[in-house]
Amino acid sequence: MMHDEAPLLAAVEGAAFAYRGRPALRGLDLTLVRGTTLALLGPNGAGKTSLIRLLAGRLAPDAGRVRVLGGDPFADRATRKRIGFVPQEIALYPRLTVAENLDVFARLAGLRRAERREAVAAAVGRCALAEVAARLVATLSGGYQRRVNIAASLLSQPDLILLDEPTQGVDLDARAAIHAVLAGLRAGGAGLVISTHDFSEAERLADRVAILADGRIRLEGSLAALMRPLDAAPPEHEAVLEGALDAAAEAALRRSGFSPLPGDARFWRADHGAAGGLDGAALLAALRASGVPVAEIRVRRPGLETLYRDGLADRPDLESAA
Ligand SMILES: Nc1ncnc2c1ncn2[C@@H]1O[C@H](COP(=O)(O)OP(=O)(O)OP(=O)(O)O)[C@@H](O)[C@H]1O
Repeated sequence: MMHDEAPLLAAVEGAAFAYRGRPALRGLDLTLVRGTTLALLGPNGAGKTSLIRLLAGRLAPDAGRVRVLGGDPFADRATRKRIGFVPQEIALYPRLTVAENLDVFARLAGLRRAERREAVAAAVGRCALAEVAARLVATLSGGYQRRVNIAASLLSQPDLILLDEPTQGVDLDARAAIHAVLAGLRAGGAGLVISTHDFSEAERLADRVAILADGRIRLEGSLAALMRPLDAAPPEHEAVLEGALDAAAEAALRRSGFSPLPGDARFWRADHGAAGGLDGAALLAALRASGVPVAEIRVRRPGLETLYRDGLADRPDLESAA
């Protein structure tokens, strides 16, 4: 392989994968340039974890190919060493301290004693774990455990770090702390792939975004380019319903420019601009007067979530997966 297409960090070409005949990835193309962060979004079962496992070399594609820094992560140990993989579930030894855990992972990464000490100290520093380094993992909050899980992936100083839902189930403070760690890793020059269900997380961290559904990439691009058309768009109105709609109420909602969001019957969103000229309180009053059981009108800046909803809305067959 040509290493000297230098900035290319990872390439996925026509990758397909099925679990015992059930397709999870249906022919995916993706490239990642060094030093950039890619967010993977998509409903449950879209294939995010499977794609991350392919990039990590934990799975081999049934068709197509995966390259990281020119090597095959499934076949080459040396390539795998350049990849940090942070699984969705916490994979640590609860009865060992943070430092002991990291030492175990450094051993597994093949580091010698002197290198291990340095690598553990560096990982502790990058994940801001110094104050808990001597604590048993079992005694730490979920947010700290997630940071240790990340630190465990850093011991061989990977160029590519793959994180499967790194903030799942943590509170807002812990999420912010994890975001700071990830921003630091990016600033240090690593490429990051982060799967998430959290749109604001993707907007905050990512340079590029790929939206997956049903084993395919539905939308991919730089965050700036994807968001640009939304800059000029007026705020959106989202109606939150508190009861069932009869035909007359549904007609009134649609007349006001609202259409249903996929996946949850309580949420309706006004098409871009359609309700932008009205203020939320007036809209709420008007809808209620027409018999719509609306609890709340939210005014939102359109963002990635809008693109995501729009991207899936034209494929009702995908909504059941949302
Ligand atoms: N180990 C497995 N054995 C069999 N089928 C699997 C396995 N892992 C995933 N699948 C199936 O493959 C498809 C893709 O799953 P995957 O976990 O990659 O999606 P995901 O986007 O990561 O979902 P989530 O957001 O729920 O984590 C789904 O249909 C899932 O049920």
